[in-house]
Amino acid sequence: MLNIAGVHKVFNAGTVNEKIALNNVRLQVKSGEFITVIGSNGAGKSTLMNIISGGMLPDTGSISIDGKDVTRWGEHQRAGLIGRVFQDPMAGTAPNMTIEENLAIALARGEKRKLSFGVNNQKRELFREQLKLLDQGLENRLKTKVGFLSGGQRQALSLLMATFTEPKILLLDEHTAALDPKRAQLIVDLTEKIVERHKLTTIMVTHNMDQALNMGNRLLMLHDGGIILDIPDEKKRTMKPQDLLKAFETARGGETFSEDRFLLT
Ligand SMILES: Nc1ncnc2c1ncn2[C@@H]1O[C@H](COP(=O)(O)OP(=O)(O)OP(=O)(O)O)[C@@H](O)[C@H]1O
Repeated sequence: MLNIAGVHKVFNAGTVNEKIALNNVRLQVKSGEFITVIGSNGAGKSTLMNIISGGMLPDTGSISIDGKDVTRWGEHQRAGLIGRVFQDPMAGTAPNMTIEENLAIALARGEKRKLSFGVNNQKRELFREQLKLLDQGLENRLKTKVGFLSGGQRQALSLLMATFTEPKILLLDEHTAALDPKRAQLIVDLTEKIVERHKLTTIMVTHNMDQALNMGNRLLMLHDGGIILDIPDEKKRTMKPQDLLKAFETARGGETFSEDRFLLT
């Protein structure tokens, strides 16, 4: 359903700061797959997410979704196809607007004629019903400004907003990294519930090896702009973080994965 074919992205081409962020990346994602993505700093994870979302265009290569070539579509054109949650809980929601106003915007996303930002009782009922799934009591706080919510509550709301219209692809960009362990776990549980409920095709970047191994049904490791490991569900289930580090070393011909953020998780 998602096909990334030979995608190449270079920053500062032709200068001393030239950096190949994605090097001829090929990836086919089947409908309903839930892929976790790990990789060292600067491996190209965010660039890959940006290229899928349309926030960045590749230099060469193509992206297609359900057989439709979207390579040159901008982010707003892909908005109806893609939902995204960022690391920063502030990024996915509008703090000065109420919960119901935020949800109304999410509901209208991807519509060609965005005339339906208003909130009526019918929508309120839908919002309450959806918010109940988050188990945060937000269904009773529709008129609360989002800026007053905790980071975890905002991330839960972002997740709901990103999946409200059942996007073709859900992108999760280290969406639990800024939360304390308890709130992070809440978002992990919620993510699994929402993805399972809508059978969403999902790509989740994480720095947490346990999350990468325990969530989803396929694991990719990026390094130096390329996919160096593509681990299927059956194998992933048997692996521990140490096995993943070993697999990295083998793929890199003995190079060790020496990143503190990983070793601490
Ligand atoms: N706008 C940009 N201009 C120049 N270089 C960039 C730009 N964006 C990314 N890069 C470089 O491209 C490479 C890949 O960056 P990217 O942000 O995709 O890595 P990442 O895997 O997400 O890393 P991290 O885990 O540290 O967020 C890095 O070397 C980065 O410095």
